[in-house]
Amino acid sequence: MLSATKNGANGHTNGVNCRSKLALCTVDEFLAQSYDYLIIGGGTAGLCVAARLTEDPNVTVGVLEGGENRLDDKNVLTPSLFPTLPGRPEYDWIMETGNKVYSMPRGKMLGGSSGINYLMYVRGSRRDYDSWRALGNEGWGWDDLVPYFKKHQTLDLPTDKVKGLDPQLMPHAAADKYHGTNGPIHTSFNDFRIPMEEDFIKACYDVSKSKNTLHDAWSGDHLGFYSSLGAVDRTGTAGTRSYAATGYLKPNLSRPNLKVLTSALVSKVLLETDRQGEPTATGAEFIVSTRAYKANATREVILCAGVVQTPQVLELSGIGNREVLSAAGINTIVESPSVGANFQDHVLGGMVFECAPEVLFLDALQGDEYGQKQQMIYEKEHNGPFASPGMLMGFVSYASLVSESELQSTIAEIKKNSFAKTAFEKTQEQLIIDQLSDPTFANLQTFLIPANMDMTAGGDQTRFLGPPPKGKNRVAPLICLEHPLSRGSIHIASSDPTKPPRIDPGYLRNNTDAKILAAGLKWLDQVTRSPILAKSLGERVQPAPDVSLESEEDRIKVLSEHISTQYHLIGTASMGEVVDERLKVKGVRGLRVVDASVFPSHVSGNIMSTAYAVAEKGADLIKEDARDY
Ligand SMILES: Cc1cc2nc3c(=O)[nH]c(=O)nc-3n(C[C@H](O)[C@H](O)[C@H](O)COP(=O)(O)OP(=O)(O)OC[C@H]3O[C@@H](n4cnc5c(N)ncnc54)[C@H](O)[C@@H]3O)c2cc1C
Repeated sequence: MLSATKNGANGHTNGVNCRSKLALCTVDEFLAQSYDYLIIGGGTAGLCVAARLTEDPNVTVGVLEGGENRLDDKNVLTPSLFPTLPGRPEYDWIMETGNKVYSMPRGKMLGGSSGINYLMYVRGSRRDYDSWRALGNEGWGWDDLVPYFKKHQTLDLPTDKVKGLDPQLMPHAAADKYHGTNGPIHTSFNDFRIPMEEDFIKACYDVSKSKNTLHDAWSGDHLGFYSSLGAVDRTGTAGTRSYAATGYLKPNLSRPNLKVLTSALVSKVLLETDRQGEPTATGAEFIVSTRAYKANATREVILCAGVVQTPQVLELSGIGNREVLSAAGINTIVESPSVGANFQDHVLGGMVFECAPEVLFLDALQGDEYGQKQQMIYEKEHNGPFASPGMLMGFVSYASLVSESELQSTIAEIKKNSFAKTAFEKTQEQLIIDQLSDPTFANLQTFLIPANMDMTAGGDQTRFLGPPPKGKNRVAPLICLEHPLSRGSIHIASSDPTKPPRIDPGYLRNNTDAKILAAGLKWLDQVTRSPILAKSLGERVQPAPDVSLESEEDRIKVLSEHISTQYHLIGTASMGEVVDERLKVKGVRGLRVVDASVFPSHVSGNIMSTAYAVAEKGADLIKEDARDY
């Protein structure tokens, strides 16, 4: 059923109960040895780095993870149970923004956010990563990253149940060139599809007046509409979520050179001054229950705590903006003004519709008879709706939605109201202008989520992803802004490591972002009115049917009340600003950041695959630099 399995009833154990597995250990076992590398955060990136470094049996790695081990948890493993995870304290740190409240779910377990996410496996456009290089980060363009996209992936080819469907729905024609065959993360196409998906795609192409020319949506070009790959294993433990803990940790639990401690909250990186007078990371301080401990690293400390907590740990350690640190009562050891700045997220807006009664959606899994039947199929055959979370998506360019004069006026507005002050920000802004001008560039992402969403409840994920009223089926067509001009920030407000940092998402702070997203909403409104969808879509529920979407002003007003995070936070320890292109924290020896906080600018689409690619490349950089020790 779509309701969450009760915690504890599913075989979940934390590390302390897992002594039989060598790597998962108690505090005493963790402290009994020293480490070459200490990894803070056993999430998406952290477990990848741990697995790659411990390939060398002579290298020792300790991982400190604030959440628990949920490797056997059915709520995590069953793909379509993803809506039951965000907003619940067993799985989510439940972070919130301060001003207007939006929740900011972050995975709190081994595997981090890859354990609670919607499983969509997407890569950005070639130009997204080439922008990273253009920002001064040599070695981080699309061609540089392709080997790392392939390295983490296993493409499970379509099963018999999927074969025969229109291949243009699943555009993976360049499988040999762009997909991996033996990486730790399995990716596959859904083996169950709702009938409306193909109609939605047709309606999208129809309204866009474009043809489907998609070749392979993971080849650096994903302009168009398709059913995406998901991080669902179809060949190993079939029908289950493939995430950092199953892919990078589970097969390596018996490595004697790896130790993993769960429920360990890192409060700071330990810094000492070396002989040259430079601050050097020597270990980390962490809390288990209420007791504080210290662990040492002889080579490096690698910070992988994610976009919210990586800047928090840096600031708690005295690395950051002097004003922020002093307001929180922290001594500045390394002045690094960009820590916690440059926060970006994909802003998600959209609509919710009732569905025609004969159309079956994820919500129907909650209906007693249908849900029970599907659950039996899932348990027996490991496929069907429970193994097929919504994957229908696509990308449109802004330039294709507006006239040439509107495009020029948008560009003029960006220049006139520019927020960019530093050289880094000015380059970012120019790159966004170039991207907006390109009619083949993916500026806006659309989804058809086959479930109810409360678009007004962005502050409470349990309501945002809550079930529909009894007896109703609902569907949510969404539109997301991919390259925001607005910037937010994440900073500590207290020296207490157990207090969450202050998140200012800055959503739509720059009015031009609202204008671009409103153009996307206009297009989406036209799609939902397409005659092709008339047989599937019932009444619009959000915004209310009588709310006008006619003018740009109307649409911006609706968006101001119906937006949320797309969970794609990036940038709070940006490459080029806080870390260099080898991911080393500037001004500190022996400290790197390897997670989504190093992305210097946003990429189109969902970002888990990019987090894995960054981690794979980060691990190679660490291995290369190990020759110096
Ligand atoms: C609800 C949700 C849905 C999403 N859906 C998708 C999707 O469908 N497709 C997609 O591509 N992307 C999706 N994403 C985004 C993607 O999952 C994340 O961007 C990515 O997993 C981030 O990886 P990371 O390594 O940077 O951080 P994380 O995976 O979050 O890892 C950080 C780890 O550090 C630990 N930690 C934090 N602070 C401390 C501390 N002080 N001490 C010790 N440990 C600490 C955390 O518990 C966590 O395990 C989604 C994200 C969320 C939250």
